[in-house]
Amino acid sequence: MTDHHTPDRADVVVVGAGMAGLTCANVLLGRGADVLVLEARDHVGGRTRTVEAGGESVDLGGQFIGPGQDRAYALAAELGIEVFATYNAGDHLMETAAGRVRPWRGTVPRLSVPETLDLAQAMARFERLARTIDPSSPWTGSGAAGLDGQTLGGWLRRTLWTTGGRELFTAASRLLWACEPGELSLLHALFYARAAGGLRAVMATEGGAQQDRLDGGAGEMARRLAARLGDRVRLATPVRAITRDASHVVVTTGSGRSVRAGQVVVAIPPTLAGRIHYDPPLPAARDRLTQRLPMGGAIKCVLVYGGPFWRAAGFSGQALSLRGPVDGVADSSPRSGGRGVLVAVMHRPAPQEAVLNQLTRLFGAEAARPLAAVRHDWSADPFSRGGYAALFPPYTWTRYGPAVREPVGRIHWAGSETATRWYGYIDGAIRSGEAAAEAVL
Ligand SMILES: Cc1cc2nc3c(=O)[nH]c(=O)nc-3n(C[C@H](O)[C@H](O)[C@H](O)COP(=O)(O)OP(=O)(O)OC[C@H]3O[C@@H](n4cnc5c(N)ncnc54)[C@H](O)[C@@H]3O)c2cc1C
Repeated sequence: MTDHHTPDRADVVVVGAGMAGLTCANVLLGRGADVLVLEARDHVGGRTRTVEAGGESVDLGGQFIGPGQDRAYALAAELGIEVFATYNAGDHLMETAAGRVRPWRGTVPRLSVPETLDLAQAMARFERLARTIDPSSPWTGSGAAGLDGQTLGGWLRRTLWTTGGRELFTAASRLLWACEPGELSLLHALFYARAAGGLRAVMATEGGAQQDRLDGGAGEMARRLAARLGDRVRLATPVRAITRDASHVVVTTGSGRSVRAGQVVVAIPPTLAGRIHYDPPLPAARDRLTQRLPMGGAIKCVLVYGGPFWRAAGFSGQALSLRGPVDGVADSSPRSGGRGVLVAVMHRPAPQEAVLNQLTRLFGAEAARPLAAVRHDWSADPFSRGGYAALFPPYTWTRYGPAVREPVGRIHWAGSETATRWYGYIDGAIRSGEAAAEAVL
């Protein structure tokens, strides 16, 4: 249902029908609250988005879940969505900066002995530092200021002494955060890994964050959650302004309609939350925080083929590239077999021809001829403005960290960026929605 029918009162208004907002609204509904979800787009799911291409359901946004993401698995089970393993057999491929393609297996590509040792010592140091971070308050801790005053890129330059080791860590960083490592605070990178249980947990397929997929696509979770809420979800209803006083909030939509509520949960990326007009204005710390949180630059290209031809050639479909433009590739074929689907991710725009050329370098000539191709540049999407998630540059966690979750009067913040476990993931979004509902009740 759209803005036209929006009621003018609710106990709680939830801004945004992504996984965080929908989870929050469902918990509130279950506890008897009169809840209303206002969603800017004409569909639910936010950064999870399943569309049809070449006769298959394909994910343009979040899609993988893995061990430790207990809330995502629990929600999938509750909603009757089956989980299946990401295809992980055969050789993965690594493309060097010079364009040479090498096979590898496991979590980390094979390098020369000095490069392998170098990478191992850097990863061990990273993991050690990450263990010093408290994911519920990364700004605390004696070393936090020093870690937050440098970029991940600077740390990589100082910590790795081989070109190969440094290039590989850099390529993995681009794939993990959809940005250059120089754009990120080291503290943020450490926090991110810590909130997920470690660097290996975020990098790995088997035993890591890419282990499993959701049958029918990740968008199915949002669709089923929204179905439970019925007409309590209003689509095509962007929130433009939030006014508050001691007893209530008034949430105003793009068409000028107003909803009066006891509380509001803003479940959208922080940079977009900063574009809403607040009266009275938000505290300085909250505004300075939202001024500083750009989103990653994720662009996803999904290629649908007659079948997963790479499997027969002994390849897993997974690739990491030091050359680009595609940073990483994964097999995203449907559980049912039949079609083969590759998903390619990059952090900077590149023409489709360059993407197909790269896939051809990796997997051979058949890769140049998909039956269907779709791509989504999340930065060009006005209701995400990037992905996978917000990136904390230096001096942001330690100066403004508490403002990421601290409510402002009757305004509460939710969304994957407020999660203390699995920040930036579907699971983190679900956890944040649950936490916001508890705070409101
Ligand atoms: C390309 C890509 C790949 C990813 N891969 C994975 C993965 O494999 N596994 C994983 O766990 N995570 C992945 N993620 C991250 C994951 O998808 C997100 O962390 C999660 O979906 C965020 O959910 P959310 O509810 O916090 O925010 P969002 O999904 O961003 O939801 C916010 C909602 O608010 C709406 N909105 C925005 N502004 C307004 C407004 N003013 N008024 C009303 N509504 C508004 C938006 O339209 C949106 O629906 C990926 C993300 C991307 C982009």
